[in-house]
Amino acid sequence: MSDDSSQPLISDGSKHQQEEKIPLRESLFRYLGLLFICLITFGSYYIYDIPGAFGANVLAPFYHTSTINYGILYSVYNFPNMIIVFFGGYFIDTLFGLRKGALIFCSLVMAGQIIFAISASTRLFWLAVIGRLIFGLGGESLSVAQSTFCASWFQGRPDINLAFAITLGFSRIGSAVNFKTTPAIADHANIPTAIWFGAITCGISFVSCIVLILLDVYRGKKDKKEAVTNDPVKLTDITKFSGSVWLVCLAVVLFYIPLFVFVTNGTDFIQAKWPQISPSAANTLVSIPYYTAAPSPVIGFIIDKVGRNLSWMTFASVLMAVAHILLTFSSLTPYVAMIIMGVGYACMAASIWVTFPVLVPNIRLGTAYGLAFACQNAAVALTTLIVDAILQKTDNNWYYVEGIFIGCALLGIMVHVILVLIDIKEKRINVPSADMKQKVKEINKESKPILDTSINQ
Ligand SMILES: NCCCC[C@H](N)C(=O)NCC(=O)O
Repeated sequence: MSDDSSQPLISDGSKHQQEEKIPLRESLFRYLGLLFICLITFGSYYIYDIPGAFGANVLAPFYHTSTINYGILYSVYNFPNMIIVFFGGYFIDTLFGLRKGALIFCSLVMAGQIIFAISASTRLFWLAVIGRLIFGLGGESLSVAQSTFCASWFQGRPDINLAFAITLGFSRIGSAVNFKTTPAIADHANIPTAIWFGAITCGISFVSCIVLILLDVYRGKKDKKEAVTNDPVKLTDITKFSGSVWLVCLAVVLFYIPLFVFVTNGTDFIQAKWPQISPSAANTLVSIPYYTAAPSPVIGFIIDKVGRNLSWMTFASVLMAVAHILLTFSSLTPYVAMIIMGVGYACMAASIWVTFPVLVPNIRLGTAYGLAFACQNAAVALTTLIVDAILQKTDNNWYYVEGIFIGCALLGIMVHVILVLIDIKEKRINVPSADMKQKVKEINKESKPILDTSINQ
């Protein structure tokens, strides 16, 4: 990617880099692009937890099926994504290119939700499963495309952390809003209408994707300096990823298990431990981390100024461990633990995804994000199964399940400590932001010939 024109640093290789002033028009253009980068996943984040917003006790009888079958609506999303999302990233880097890839994934998300909505209108559960499966074929890969767009548009700029944090904060608003609007629409109208509303949010994302592609064509022309040839990306490239990339993937897994798996099952846990809390308040409680992701841009802005992403990631895993320890062993109101978890999520979301452009060259970004999301989906899917099995076998003894979450969070802290030790030598992801940006430039120079994203679309 040759978007050096947007690089604000004068690269003299020394510590005393100065920041160039970025023209206002240039920034406005980047933030216009960011608005559409945010919007392309709004629909997919909104619809992901539509089954969760109803709950098994409402949706299973609606489809005349059992509450165990209800879980299939999630597993058909996560299980295939152990593999598919990795290939999604790989195809972005090779076959489709970023723009075509984003459009294909966005279409799959919308088609999946339309089929899910038709299934609600006809009350056919097998059709709902097919709809969720098709959504899964595009949903995660679309997030890979979004991260790659964000990295392409903001690479080398001093506000890249902010951009990533805005993207995630915005998407998570979609998740949180769903928990409120879906039951409300179902109450005022009916269940199919609430699911069709999800299809409308996907339509908005689809139109936004088309606008983003047009803007990206313009950006490609604007940023391009010279046509450069690219060495083809091979699947075996992942073997060339450094140890730090694999450790960051492990950190993703260990952080997102106690987040995603807890949020999916947390309502039952809250009600088991605090029976006085109503089902709707328990629903609100578990979605607190998604609400607190909204201010993550503020944290992203601060990280842009101070850098040291790894320290923020470590802090986030500590908060995750503290939150689960409080939920398990204290009788303190669960609001405290859920807010701590939310602050941890906001810090992690604003810091971890930005480390990839420093660790892998642009030509392999899609593959790297695909790898991280594939590991995350595999871990979430497997842990969900394990959690369900433990709860069934132990007659809902949440201590065992919480043991898994606390264990993951503590292991996550250890992984971060190892990363910190490695980074003392490598000085890549725990350094001031100006130094990180310098490293991004270096890694892309080293990996020549460099792919210009504007060519491979
Ligand atoms: N199903 C919701 C989309 C998840 C996308 C991706 N796997 C992810 O985890 N992104 C980061 C995040 O914090 O949502």
